[in-house]
Amino acid sequence: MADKSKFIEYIDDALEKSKETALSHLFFTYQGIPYPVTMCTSETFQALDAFEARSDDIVLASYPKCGSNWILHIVSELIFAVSNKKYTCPEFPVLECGDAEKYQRMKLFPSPRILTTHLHYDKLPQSIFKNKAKILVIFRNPKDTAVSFFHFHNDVPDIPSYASWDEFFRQFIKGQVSWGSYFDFAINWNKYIDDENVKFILYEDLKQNLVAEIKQISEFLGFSLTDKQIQVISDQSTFPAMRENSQETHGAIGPFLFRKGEVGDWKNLFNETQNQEMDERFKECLAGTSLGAKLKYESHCLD
Ligand SMILES: Nc1ncnc2c1ncn2[C@@H]1O[C@H](COP(=O)(O)OS(=O)(=O)O)[C@@H](OP(=O)(O)O)[C@H]1O
Repeated sequence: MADKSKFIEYIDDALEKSKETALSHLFFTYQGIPYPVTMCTSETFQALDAFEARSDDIVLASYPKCGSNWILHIVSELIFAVSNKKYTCPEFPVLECGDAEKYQRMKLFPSPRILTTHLHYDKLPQSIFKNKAKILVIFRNPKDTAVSFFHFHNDVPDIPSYASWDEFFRQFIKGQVSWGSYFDFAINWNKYIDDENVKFILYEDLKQNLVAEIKQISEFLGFSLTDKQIQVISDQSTFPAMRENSQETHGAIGPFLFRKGEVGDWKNLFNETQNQEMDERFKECLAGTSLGAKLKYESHCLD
């Protein structure tokens, strides 16, 4: 993770606020999307509109729990490999989280800046597109995403828990969870899958062939690395390696954030009705789309 102390400081603060926040008071809606009051404010969203992106910013866009901390680590290591300078970001890395003054402070940060975000495409500041920043979009199959999201809520002691998996599943399907609907997020981003400055990455592909995927990310970002350098980054980016360092990199939340790191964990929670409901929703929203094909739903989400 970029700047450890800032990340840990911010998370500790959010957890402290979470302790006093019941689930029924966790969300506020901004422009139709629910966000956690412990991490987002409408003042920050308003300030974000005027955020000035740079052409060499690297945007990491993902729905929650699709692997943003994984990609952030990989891209930080790629920058280190090409520049010999450790990538540091003296702010919490999620663009839309933090105080409204953070964008003023970010003007002083050296390039390249990594901007992680869970925002839907149409909620991003326009300067990202105008200035042609490169965007990596990370996706994960919806069943494992939902399961990871549920565990995060219910395993981290200070984060409001759901009464049950069934209750969380109902809210997830309705899009009544932090950052809104997975499917709306996916439908929106799918429209831009072929854009020149956009590259989609799949969690499951990273799991299957980390070296090849890191190589592709590196090429997309215009970096030139040797096979040995790519191999070193891959070795440092495996789930066991990242989980082992998670307390140091992410503080108390580390072991919850790096929970299991597997494809197919949904099989432990989904019942038959939930499987049917998710399969139906996938069909309605993504079947026949480029992203739908890329997600390999049949391989990853059907028994
Ligand atoms: N290196 C590596 N390999 C495999 N899987 C990994 C890795 N790093 C993070 N993860 C898994 O990604 C899930 C967390 O996603 P995010 O980082 O996007 O979470 S968050 O939205 O920022 O809170 C979470 O998934 P689950 O384990 O299924 O809960 C993490 O374990």
